[in-house]
Amino acid sequence: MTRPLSFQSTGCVAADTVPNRINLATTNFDLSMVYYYAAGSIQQTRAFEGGRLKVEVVEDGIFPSAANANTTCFLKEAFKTGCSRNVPNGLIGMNMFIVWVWRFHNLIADTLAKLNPSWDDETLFNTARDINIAHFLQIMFYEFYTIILGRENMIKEGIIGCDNGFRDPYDPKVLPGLSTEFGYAARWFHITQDARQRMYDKNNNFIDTVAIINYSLRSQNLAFNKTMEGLAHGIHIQAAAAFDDTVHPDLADLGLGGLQRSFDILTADLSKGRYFGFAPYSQYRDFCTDYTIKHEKFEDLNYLMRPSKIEELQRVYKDLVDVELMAGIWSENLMEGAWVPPTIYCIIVNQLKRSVASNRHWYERPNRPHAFTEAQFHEIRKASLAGLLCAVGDGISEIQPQVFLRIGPGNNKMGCENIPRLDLTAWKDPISDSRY
Ligand code: HEM
Repeated sequence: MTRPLSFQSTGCVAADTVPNRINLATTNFDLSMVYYYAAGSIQQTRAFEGGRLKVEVVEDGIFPSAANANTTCFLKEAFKTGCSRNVPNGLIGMNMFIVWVWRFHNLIADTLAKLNPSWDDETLFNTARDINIAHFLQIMFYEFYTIILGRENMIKEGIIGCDNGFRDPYDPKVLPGLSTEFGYAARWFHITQDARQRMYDKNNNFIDTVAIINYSLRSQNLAFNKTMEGLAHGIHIQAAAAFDDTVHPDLADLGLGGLQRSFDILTADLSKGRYFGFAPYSQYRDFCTDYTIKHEKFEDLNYLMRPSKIEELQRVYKDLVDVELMAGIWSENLMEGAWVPPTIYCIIVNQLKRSVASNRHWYERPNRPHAFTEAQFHEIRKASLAGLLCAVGDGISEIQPQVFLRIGPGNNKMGCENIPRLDLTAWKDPISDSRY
């Protein structure tokens, strides 16, 4: 079993206390996998020219530069070279997203440089970064999470606004922080992962089906043989696996294809809960119902799961108080109006509310330092994954407007010229023109 870095493992706190995790990503959702988290580290990935990030061109594709040991390890095989600096090298989906966001930064910086010739590298870099982060947050909160958690639910919880205007959710009394449960609970999505990924060329011709686990921790593979293009087309055509209680055998038997003889990710998902010392599942249920429902006996779960699931839990655990968090979540029905079980909903919502309220620089605030103007904010609201893929995706010239949903009536593919995109002229500085 892998062991996450904790205050105990680094010797800061006595080893016999409950592991308290150290999270290397920043507390806010600020693309720290691109802009990095440690003070000064971003300098190694900046080109210091035109506000750009360093890139490398491989077979006509643009990728985060691996020019030397001080940049990224993106095009270096982490396991063979031991390169572990600035590693945007994890699961395939994350690796691809990082490439797109990296490219998008440079696209924004180049456009801003044309609009504002007198802006220096520093201004271009910071403005491009601010736009890129806001664009990402708009996709994450208004496009992705609205599907997962339900748009109405998110409005009700105060996580998103109900119109396109500015809003100010900042509350200085809310402390920033990521709950260990938030990082943990997202493991539930392992059951939604189809481990066979189809690849298509840019004309939608089927190329191949690949075992997706073979691409984990191997970001360099994306750069060759048009892999990125094949996958970019595959992922917006192919559906996720069913959101049920089964998992693809590759995840349960192989885990990290080829890097270990075998690995059962789902067992790790369960046992990490023990390692972190999480409270019993029933206590999370008490918390999630605002202590209005008591969960003391197995029958108290009747409103959450099918009788057969309760029986399964009873076969393994003597008392309800013994049931572990992930085992309980796996057994729950999906919540009405959302695509997650109620306890996952509760943990994610709890985190998102905190993240939004504790962030003084939250992109929707009209009064944050260096806030967007109304015209600029209007452009940010146009952000979508479809727009991002049309801008920087590999060989993508047509796509469905809602990429997180399957192609079908109301969401058919259309030319990229019909997908709304950010118009960066809203960032044209009236005092910066080509005469200076
Ligand atoms: C083929 C696809 C995937 C593979 C091969 C994979 C593999 C893994 C592995 C090996 C771990 C570490 C397990 C451990 O040592 O305890 C892990 C953790 C995790 N995975 Fe996945 N995963 C996949 C898809 C996903 C998806 C789709 C999501 C969510 C959308 C996800 C979310 C997580 C989370 C949140 C963790 C815990 C991370 C942490 O504690 O730092 N994974 N995954």
